[in-house]
Amino acid sequence: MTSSITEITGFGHLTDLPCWQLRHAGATVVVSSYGAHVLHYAAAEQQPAVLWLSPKAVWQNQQPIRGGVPICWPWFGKVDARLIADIPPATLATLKLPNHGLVRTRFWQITEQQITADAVMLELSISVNDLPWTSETVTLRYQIRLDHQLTLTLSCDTAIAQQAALHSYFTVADSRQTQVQPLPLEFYDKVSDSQQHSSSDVLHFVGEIDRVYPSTADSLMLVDSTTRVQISQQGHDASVLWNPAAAKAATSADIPADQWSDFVCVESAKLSVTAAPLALVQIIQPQI
Ligand SMILES: O=P(O)(O)OC[C@H]1O[C@H](O)[C@H](O)[C@@H](O)[C@@H]1O
Repeated sequence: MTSSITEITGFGHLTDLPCWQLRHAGATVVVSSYGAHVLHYAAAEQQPAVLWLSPKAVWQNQQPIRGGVPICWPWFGKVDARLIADIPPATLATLKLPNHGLVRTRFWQITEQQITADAVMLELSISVNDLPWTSETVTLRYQIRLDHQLTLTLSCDTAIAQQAALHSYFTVADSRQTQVQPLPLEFYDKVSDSQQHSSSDVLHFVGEIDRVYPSTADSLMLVDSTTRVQISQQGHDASVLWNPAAAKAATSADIPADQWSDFVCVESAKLSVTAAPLALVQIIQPQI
């Protein structure tokens, strides 16, 4: 079984993107040093891509890449008011605080690589010295381990207020026929901006779905007509489930009008803001 870690230039239509390719026992992962963004995962030779990458994804001009596994840190979505409560409004007005934080549009460094008989592992790191609520320089590490599954571990040893999410886009035959389970019955619905209750622990992606489920199980199953993927998680306190459906997708330049149903996002998130180190894990295991 050949295992390798190789520096490559470009992946798919992103021909000038600096990337690393990991191979192990027929499985392949491609990660960009821009955003430490996992772009591709196939679990074996001839197997389809587990992760969806938009054919309209771009990365120039500090654009976040649409698809794969974006890293959201140190906030999720719009910056959480609790994180910036102590910052004077005049200072805030001068800051650029993009959706999903700072690191999905910055370059990361390779800090470790390992090839063993059982797995390959690449670690990327980034140091950030412009967090609005601390003067500390904070280092974030991301380990990508490929064996019979893909294990993504995002960690920060500094005890600061921080949110994070591994915002994975999964390829499906049709999001409208896709379900994820088991999920808590209570959730926050971002579409209607309200708490909601469901009578079922199964989510069907019918219509626009943008939901934050607190305290989700350590293992979720994504099922559609062609795919079964086990998504395990650790260090999370929530999962975010997202598909924009047609109308919302039409407002995104990087989601083709006829491809919004080709993916669903199952995001492992840590959304509390008490000062603490971070260790957030998502394990992706397609059931071949
Ligand atoms: O367009 P982006 O900044 O990548 O965000 C894409 C989506 O991410 C998450 O799933 C959020 O819950 C959604 O509200 C958001 O629309």
